[in-house]
Amino acid sequence: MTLPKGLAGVVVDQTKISSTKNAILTYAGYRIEDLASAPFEEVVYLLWYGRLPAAEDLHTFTRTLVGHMTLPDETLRLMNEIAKEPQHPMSILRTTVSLLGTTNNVKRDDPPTILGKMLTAIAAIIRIRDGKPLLRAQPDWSVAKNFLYLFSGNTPTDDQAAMFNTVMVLHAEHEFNASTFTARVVASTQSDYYSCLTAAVCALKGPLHGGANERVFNMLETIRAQELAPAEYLKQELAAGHKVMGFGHRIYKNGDPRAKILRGIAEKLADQTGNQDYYDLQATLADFMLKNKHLHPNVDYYTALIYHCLGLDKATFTMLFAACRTAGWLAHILEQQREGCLIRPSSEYVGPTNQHYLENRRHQNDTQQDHIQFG
Ligand SMILES: CC(=O)SCCNC(=O)CCNC(=O)[C@H](O)C(C)(C)COP(=O)(O)OP(=O)(O)OC[C@H]1O[C@@H](n2cnc3c(N)ncnc32)[C@H](O)[C@@H]1OP(=O)(O)O
Ligand SMILES: O=C([O-])CC(=O)C(=O)O
Repeated sequence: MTLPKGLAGVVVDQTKISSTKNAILTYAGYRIEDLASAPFEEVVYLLWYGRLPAAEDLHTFTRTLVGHMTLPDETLRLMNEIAKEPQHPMSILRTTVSLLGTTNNVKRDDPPTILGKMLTAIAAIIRIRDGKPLLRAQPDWSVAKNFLYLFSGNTPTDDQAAMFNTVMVLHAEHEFNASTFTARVVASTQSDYYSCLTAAVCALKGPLHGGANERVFNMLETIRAQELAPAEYLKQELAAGHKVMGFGHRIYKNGDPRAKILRGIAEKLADQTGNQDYYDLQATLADFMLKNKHLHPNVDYYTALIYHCLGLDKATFTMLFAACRTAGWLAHILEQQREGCLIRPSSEYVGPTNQHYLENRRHQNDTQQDHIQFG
């Protein structure tokens, strides 16, 4: 029996949350291109409840989410210790999400509370690492504007808040990707929200998934710092059998619809912040990869430059992905809880059969004796 590698193309369950069918990304039936400028809160509501909120409900939901963008003092005290450790921010986040599940009342925290805490915790990790004071969410601002403010310390303009809102919407959800599927497996055992989210963060951290955005920026910095010719660099990487970070996708073989939108944002922000050289380099690399490998940029490619333009250290890029994706992870945990069925697939055993323990053990002992005597 030939099995699909890495479950590629295998439909493991049904979902009403999002679809990538025919390489068209929809959240609850709405195309991502249409949702890109919708408020993040409205998209979260759509993902969790399967419908758009009435204006009144959206207002209340937004105020609720923003109201939860705070952390208990005890959590912050412990986070201060954890975030000072010299380890990767995604490792700090992994420990922090686990901490959120121990210092708070795990059973009482509902999805809006958890999303608010996750955003606040991620902003706090960034600030603590930079040795900067923590800030308070502004009750009248949107979630995107608040989050941007909490980690950057700058009051975003309307234009900046709108661009960042789009980035959050585009990262919010992507059906059965590796981290979401991980969260669903944990949820299927009837474990708690924070355990599901901790596991999801662990899966997102890897360079083949969310961890690619940091590596994309590494590549850009290397090429510029060493004044390498972009085509030569890529030829060498490919000849060495290395994956070029930010390119390729399990589902989208002809381009990731999110990357197209993100490219425009990256270009605009690069222009506003004096990072045109990085944008030009990205465009050159993308042209080469398309012409020579038929590989398109994925969601992590232009995001790397966007986050750099926002003043972030590259090691924190994947945490921003985690912040936005918490919305989708929670939607899937809720759906999995409703489903109520344990995820436990089967495997095909391909190891040796009919082994005889006592005979083999005796044989091993004899061989060992021979070695001792003659070796
Ligand atoms: C949010 C996200 O998770 S988006 C993805 C983020 N990850 C990255 O950017 C890491 C770089 N990309 C990759 O490693 C891959 O494209 C993945 C893991 C995303 C998708 O992998 P798969 O669907 O398994 O594609 P697969 O690995 O089968 O690729 C098909 C062919 O394209 C090649 N290929 C795919 N992506 C790349 C890449 N980025 N660089 C070089 N070659 C690549 C593979 O080597 C393979 O070639 P082969 O047929 O000669 O062996
Ligand atoms: O779907 C995937 O495999 C990865 C991805 O793009 C995402 O999680 O946004």
